[in-house]
Amino acid sequence: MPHSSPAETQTRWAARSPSVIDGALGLVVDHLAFFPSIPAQIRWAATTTLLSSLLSLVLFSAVAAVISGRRGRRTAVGFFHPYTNDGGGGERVLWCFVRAMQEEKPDLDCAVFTVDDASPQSLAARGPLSILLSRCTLVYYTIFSWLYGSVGSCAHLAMANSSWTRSHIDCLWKIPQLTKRVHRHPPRDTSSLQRMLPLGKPVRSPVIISVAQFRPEKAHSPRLEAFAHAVGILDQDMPRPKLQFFRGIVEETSVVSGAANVADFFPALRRLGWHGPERKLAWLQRTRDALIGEFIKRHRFRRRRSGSNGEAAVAIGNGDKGRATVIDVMLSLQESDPGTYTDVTIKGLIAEILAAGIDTSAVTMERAMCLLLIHPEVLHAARAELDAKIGQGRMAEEDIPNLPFLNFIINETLRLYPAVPLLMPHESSQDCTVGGYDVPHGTMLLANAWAIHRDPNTWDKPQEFKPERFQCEGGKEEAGLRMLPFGSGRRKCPGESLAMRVIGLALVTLIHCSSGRSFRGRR
Ligand code: HEM
Repeated sequence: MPHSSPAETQTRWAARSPSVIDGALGLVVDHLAFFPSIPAQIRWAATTTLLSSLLSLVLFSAVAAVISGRRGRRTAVGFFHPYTNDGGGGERVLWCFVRAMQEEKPDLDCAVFTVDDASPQSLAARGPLSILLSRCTLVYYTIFSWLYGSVGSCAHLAMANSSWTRSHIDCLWKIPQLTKRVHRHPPRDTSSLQRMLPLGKPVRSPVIISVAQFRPEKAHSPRLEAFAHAVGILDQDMPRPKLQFFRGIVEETSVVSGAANVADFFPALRRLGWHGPERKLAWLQRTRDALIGEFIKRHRFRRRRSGSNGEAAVAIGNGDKGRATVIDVMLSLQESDPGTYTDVTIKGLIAEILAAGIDTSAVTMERAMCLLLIHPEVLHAARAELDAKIGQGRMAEEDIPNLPFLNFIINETLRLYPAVPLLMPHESSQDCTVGGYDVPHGTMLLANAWAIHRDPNTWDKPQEFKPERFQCEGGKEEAGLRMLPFGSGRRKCPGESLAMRVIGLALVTLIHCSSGRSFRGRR
């Protein structure tokens, strides 16, 4: 066999195949060509064998690495749960489940995919303490679902706003023929539902437990529409069913926010999962926000439908021309200044008015009326003032400031029964000394308005109801810090003048209507 020179071999290889592998083979063969004693075919075979062995080795190592990597890899399970902060049943089931899986299969990685601001630490802290507790929770849920199903199965009508809700109602309540689906988004069609309402038939004592699913923050509009329709078709002489909803939230909020939180005294309890009233408060706040959001949506929808804008739109209340609601006013301000009056701001303002203004004003009216009824001479004097300054059959808001005695009555009521007896908790911003007591920075401070208003050192006969004392003392302003039913300083109640007007208006109406009968000595 003739020996070929390196140059010849190179040319032959290059002519045969221009690929990279061929090029590499050609290079090796070129080097082997320096051993002219070895025949070219043997050199070629040896080279091919060597390179293919090397290639197989590389491939084998790669496959082995992938297989061993897969073997060593931990299995992961993902949970898709959009909101983990809701604190509702769904979230609790999720935590129980995650915890139970971690206990049973420690090698399993659990990943929770959520869109809220939860961190891995906060998520981990929310799980139940142990597998035992998880099981207890599951038992609790089993019993709860059974009870929930038994109560639900008695419903005359159930309505669901999603297929998910419908299927869970079907599964637990087992009344598919009585379960109706309504659309979640406007325009909602509740007509089929309204035709179905069994309350149209004479029922002796209609009781509406709920016409929505048991989480009240959801789907208020259809619920309220259905309720309004139900009430509308009842006979006049039937007892009126009540849907106590917002009022319930306000009341519950004031009870829960006033309750002591054990975790404030034993912070370690937080680490053990104890959050006391915080979760309840968060839930109440979300419920309230959802309801106010719904009010805003409805007002906006009405305004758009009536085609009003700007100033004119203010005059559109609940269909009442000339009577704008606070939300109407705010929505019209939003049109002119959207940056300031965002939906969140409007919601916050409405929530403040409702939460801070309802109970305080209502309780003061109630007490003022009670005091008037057990002090007929004061009621008589109040009526004489009204007759002299306003007369019967007329009452305008502007008249309130011109009724000094009426304002004395309200002030004296607030003195004896301040609606917020300990004001709101404040915190000292620096070390200070008050009345000889050292108050360190960061101390929670409660001002006892009740005790201040009844201090015998500063008030004459403090336990007695004497509205005229404010006349002698030059009104509430002159009483200074002896009289602080609305607090003092820059965190003073901003609703004071509104409250005085609203309470005044209500009292004037009640005094006008009262028969003048004395309730003295009766409880
Ligand atoms: C008789 C009726 C009312 C009474 C006795 C009352 C009393 C109070 C008191 C004692 C405070 C705490 C002040 C402080 O921290 O020193 C307060 C705060 C507040 N009140 Fe009133 N209030 C009444 C009506 C209203 C009304 C009708 C509104 C709203 C329309 C309202 C809105 C507020 C708000 C928003 C705060 C919080 C102020 C802040 O923290 O800066 N209040 N109120």
